[in-house]
Amino acid sequence: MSTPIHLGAITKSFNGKPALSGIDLDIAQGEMIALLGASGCGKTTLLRIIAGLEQPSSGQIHFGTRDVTDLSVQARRIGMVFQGYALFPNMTVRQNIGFPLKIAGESASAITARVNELLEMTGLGPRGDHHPNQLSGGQQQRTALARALAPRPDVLLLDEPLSALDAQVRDHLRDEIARIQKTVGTTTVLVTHDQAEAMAIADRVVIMHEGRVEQASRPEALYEMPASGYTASFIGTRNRFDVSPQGGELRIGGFFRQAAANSAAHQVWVRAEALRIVPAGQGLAVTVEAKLFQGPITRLYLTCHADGLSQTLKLDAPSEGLRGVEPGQSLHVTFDQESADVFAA
Ligand SMILES: Nc1ncnc2c1ncn2[C@@H]1O[C@H](COP(=O)(O)OP(=O)(O)OP(=O)(O)O)[C@@H](O)[C@H]1O
Repeated sequence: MSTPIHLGAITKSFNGKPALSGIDLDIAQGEMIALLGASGCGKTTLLRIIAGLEQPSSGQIHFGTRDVTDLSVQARRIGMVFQGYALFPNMTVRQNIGFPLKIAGESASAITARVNELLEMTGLGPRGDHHPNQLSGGQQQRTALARALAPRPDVLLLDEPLSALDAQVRDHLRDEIARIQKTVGTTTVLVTHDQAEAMAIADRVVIMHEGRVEQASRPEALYEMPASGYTASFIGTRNRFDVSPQGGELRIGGFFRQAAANSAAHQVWVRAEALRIVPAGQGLAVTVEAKLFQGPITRLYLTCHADGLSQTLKLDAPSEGLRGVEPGQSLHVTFDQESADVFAA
């Protein structure tokens, strides 16, 4: 009962100020996408437009062959989960989950069967007769998810569903949501500002920037092949080198690349884990400013004053290999040709 979503040329302005500037996006049946972007980029507005809580200034929304652009929230057959749990405090978990089915006039036996199915799927079985104030945040959010799924919606919309939970619960529920979404197969749009969450849970991540889609890609592709300097700056931890071409060539330490345009300055982006330490005389001379132990990975903050550069670099490497490295030490670092993403500015 899942359906593809088609968004065609969606725009939205508030008081003459554009919040969305032409969003074209197709979401496949059963796909989970994450809308990710900096505060104010328009992700919540887009989600609210898909839900019918907000009308677009122009553009169309289709769920499969249904044009839902002018339909009410109720007529769209969506399920929604918000950051705040929004459960009915005077109802038990069972009653909360069954509520939309009761409103739809389903029989008591059909409601019981569906509620039991969802209690099982969400691991809430033992909590069925509890009230929301007897539940943890994670359990409340599972209940909200079960209630959203109860009427078998065509589309599931999740608005920062994990952001009110603490880290450990969040990671667990994130994996649970991914599992449940794949089980029910409902086409899902998640809004988040947490890139790790987006990458872990979504089939595709849609990077939004100033009311536009900057890039929509599978998480691995987004990480390995950012299509723009903006995506590169947003995903992962990267170092940015601003390099002017000399004789049509870009050079940093041992790195060499033909410039895309002769006159323009270029951005060369290198992930923190792509920088590696090499013997003196190779690569860029740097000084270790700080060392941050993060369990299996350690991050070095390095200052670089070589090759006309003056900047701080971040290097992430397995902690084991950095045991002897201390702040104040001089090192040389380099990166492989293929690990650099180059954009003409
Ligand atoms: N009801 C409204 N009235 C006026 N302006 C609005 C309204 N809703 C959103 N905006 C503006 O539209 C732009 C996009 O907002 P939106 O909430 O969609 O961004 P967002 O990416 O979800 O941000 P955040 O991560 O901070 O929630 C912002 O400039 C915001 O101020």
